[in-house]
Amino acid sequence: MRIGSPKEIKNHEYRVGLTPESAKELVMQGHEVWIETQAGAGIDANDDQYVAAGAKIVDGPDPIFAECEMVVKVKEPQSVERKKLREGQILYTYLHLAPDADQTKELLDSGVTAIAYETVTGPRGQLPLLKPMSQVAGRMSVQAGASALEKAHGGRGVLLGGVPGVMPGKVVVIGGGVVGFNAAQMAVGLGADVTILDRDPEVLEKVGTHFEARASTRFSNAANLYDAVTNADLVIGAVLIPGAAAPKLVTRDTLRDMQKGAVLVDVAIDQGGCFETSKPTTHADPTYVIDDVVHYCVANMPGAVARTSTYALNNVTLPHALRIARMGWKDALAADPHLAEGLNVHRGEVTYEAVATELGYDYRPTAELLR
Ligand SMILES: NC(=O)C1=CN([C@@H]2O[C@H](COP(=O)(O)OP(=O)(O)OC[C@H]3O[C@@H](n4cnc5c(N)ncnc54)[C@H](O)[C@@H]3O)[C@@H](O)[C@H]2O)C=CC1
Ligand SMILES: CC(=O)C(=O)O
Ligand SMILES: [Mg+2]
Repeated sequence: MRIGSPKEIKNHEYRVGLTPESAKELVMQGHEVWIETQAGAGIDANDDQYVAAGAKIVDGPDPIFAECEMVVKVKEPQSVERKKLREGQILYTYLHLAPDADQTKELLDSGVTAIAYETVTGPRGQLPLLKPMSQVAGRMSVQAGASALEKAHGGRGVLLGGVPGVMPGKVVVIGGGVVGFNAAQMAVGLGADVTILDRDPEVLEKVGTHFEARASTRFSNAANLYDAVTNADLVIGAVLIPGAAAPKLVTRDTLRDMQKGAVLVDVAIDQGGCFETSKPTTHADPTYVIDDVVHYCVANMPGAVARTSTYALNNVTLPHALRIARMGWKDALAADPHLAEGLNVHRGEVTYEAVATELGYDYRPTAELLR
């Protein structure tokens, strides 16, 4: 199969779909790999490294979109990229379609077969292709929040760890999954006063057992959320209902009752965000203020630490890429029901139920396509 990776074009996105090492694995299995010139610049992988791996360097994204059977990316295709996608082509990348009606429509119009990293499952129901980026974003969320809490950045002027004789900052993490767990680890490490809310008793048990007295757990209901959020210095939004738009757990009314200069880091923004007042921001301009509350809502947080993130991502995406390249998408999905969960759009039909429900499309089960 001919597989290509263009240079990512989302704001301050420095990751790349295929590392030189991944390109080499594909080439060693007899595939052709095309890489846009400078695609690896953000991770310090130059064109010569890709050539040494057996890949071909092409000028600009057009040859890749025009001639590759599978396009391997990181972020959802941007508008100019979507216009280049073709019927019969495989797109393998993060998509986050539920909160993105425009992208969904254009993917449907293109006829592409789109496999979303974030809905591929693992044997115990987890999301292994989302996990490494959630680890990164969870850890970053505390750094981002700590910085936003500084007065010069609009925050309350609170040092999360406090100092001897002065109380630490209060960090509230909504959602104790991968993002939430990693955020809590960082916040606990800094010495903050940490509370994690989730509605899944097993998650609360796991998190509680791990952190013991170093963090508190609370069941996520409206009353507990209100109490925790309105007393917090930093709130981290880390909920997920796979493939679906994030539930709006912190309303505009609650926001008004928060402390002046408190900070919200809405990591769940890629699924639309879990605060009513969240809207996506970029690394170039990451924060805005509503009701004296600083909002940080960057939808591609891991792009800022592109080297760590690209290698972590390739570790989990490459095995499926190799299988799709070897078997073709249909046989690869038929052989692996977890990979089949990744199919979101195929030849003009929505094949992921939560996306169809959210955006009002007919749902075409993937199993019907694989018969
Ligand atoms: N902004 C960015 O750059 C990035 C964003 N993300 C996003 O972060 C979000 C979280 O991802 P993961 O931690 O991997 O998901 P996860 O599935 O590991 O954890 C989500 C948790 O939310 C909990 N939850 C669901 N509804 C809840 C509610 N009403 N109240 C409290 N908890 C609730 C679930 O029980 C689960 O424990 C996703 O939207 C993901 O796409 C991930 C990486 C980067
Ligand atoms: C998961 C995601 O949205 C990201 O890594 O950018
Ligand atoms: Mg206020």
